[in-house]
Amino acid sequence: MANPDKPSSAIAFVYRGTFVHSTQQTALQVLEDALLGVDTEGKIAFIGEGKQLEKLSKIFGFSTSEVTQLTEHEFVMPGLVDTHIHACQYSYAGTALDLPLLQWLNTYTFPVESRFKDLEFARQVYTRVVKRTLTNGTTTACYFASIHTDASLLLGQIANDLGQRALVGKVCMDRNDFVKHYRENIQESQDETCRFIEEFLNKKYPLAKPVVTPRFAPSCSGELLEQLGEIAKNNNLHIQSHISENKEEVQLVKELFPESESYTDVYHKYNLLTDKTVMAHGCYLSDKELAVFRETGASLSHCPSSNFSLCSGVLNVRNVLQHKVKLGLGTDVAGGYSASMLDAVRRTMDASKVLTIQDPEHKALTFEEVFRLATLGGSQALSLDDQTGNFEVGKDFDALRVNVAAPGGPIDLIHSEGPKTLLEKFLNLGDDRNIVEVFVAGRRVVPFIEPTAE
Ligand SMILES: O=c1[nH]c(=O)c2nc[nH]c2[nH]1
Ligand SMILES: [Zn+2]
Repeated sequence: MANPDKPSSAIAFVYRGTFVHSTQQTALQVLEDALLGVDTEGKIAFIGEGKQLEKLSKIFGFSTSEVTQLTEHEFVMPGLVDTHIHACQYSYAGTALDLPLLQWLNTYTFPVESRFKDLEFARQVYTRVVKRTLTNGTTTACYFASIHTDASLLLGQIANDLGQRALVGKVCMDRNDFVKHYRENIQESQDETCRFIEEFLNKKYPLAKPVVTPRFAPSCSGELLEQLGEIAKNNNLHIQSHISENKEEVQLVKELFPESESYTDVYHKYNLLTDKTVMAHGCYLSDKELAVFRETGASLSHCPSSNFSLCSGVLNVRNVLQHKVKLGLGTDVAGGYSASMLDAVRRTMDASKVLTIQDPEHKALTFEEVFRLATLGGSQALSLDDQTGNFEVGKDFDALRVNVAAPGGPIDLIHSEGPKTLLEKFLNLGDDRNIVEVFVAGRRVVPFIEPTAE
């Protein structure tokens, strides 16, 4: 796996030990006693076998004494990709889980999101959510902010400053009959989206990008959806929204958009389904709608914690994958109560097992498959898999150094375990205490770069 070509950048650091990651062909590939070198651009320069140390050190010009050796219970894995998280809802995460979606939005979500007009409040919450997700191993996050442009720009700046790879959306919504002070008119929504994109792109952040973000069809007029489709196309941008999360919502979309054949058709008609689109949920999509996702290259973000908490539904991930639709996992804070992608992994396993309980013919997802969805699958869902998602030479080094036996951590290792079992234990039992270091594009971002850890 070593790149035999002459390296173009110097080596910044090299790790030796166990690496686990996914490829298109294999849900879990374990590389024992491997060597992985990262160059000064933050890219993976080589992956080779430990026994090739001398040779690799000559080719890539690093000193063998500078190699960091992982310990027996440690491994390095790709960073976790959260394909759907509402940064402003982090302020009430862990509460307000007693209503179904539409009532939940009107009662809890919109009143809280309206507070993000206050930049100081936004700064506090956004700093905390970026730090919390980073310490829990989220190297890439696809964020919804609120309707407020300046606060949404601030989220991009905070993610950039703390070193997280981020897609950030200023929420667009010109329909809201319940919390009238939390909506825009169509002109504002368009103008502010354009300002958001322009100011965001002018910052030239290396790892943060703006996303066109219609909240969901019920809170947008057809005219606004059409404008947003145009804006995304003209600027070649990512798009994110919600689809088919709950039955009442699906019925509402039928009533609001009677001319459309399906919920998917609403977005498709307004050019909002592209290979840079990620739609959260999709619990009630028909096979015909999944075929449209496949054709357009749009992806789904599976958010099982939120689907359980708001009693929305259970997505059949196996069926989505059989339709060859790209799929990643999302925490969907605060419909999902946990900002940790490890929770999304566990709830994904649970949701799959619920389907098997209901139908023994259903083949439950394996932990290896769910591991792939949380890493490579997420990067594919966000169309970032040319840069991140696994340990291919040339990709950015986005990675977690995991110590399954971290002192004071949540895991008791009774037996001597192989790497596959160590990964399984970490996914099922681990938490941030096991995540010793986090790297994004080769830069160590956890422990935090600046001394302001709260
Ligand atoms: O889980 C969800 N969270 C939200 O904030 C939201 N808005 C529309 N649809 C939504 N679903
Ligand atoms: Zn959501």
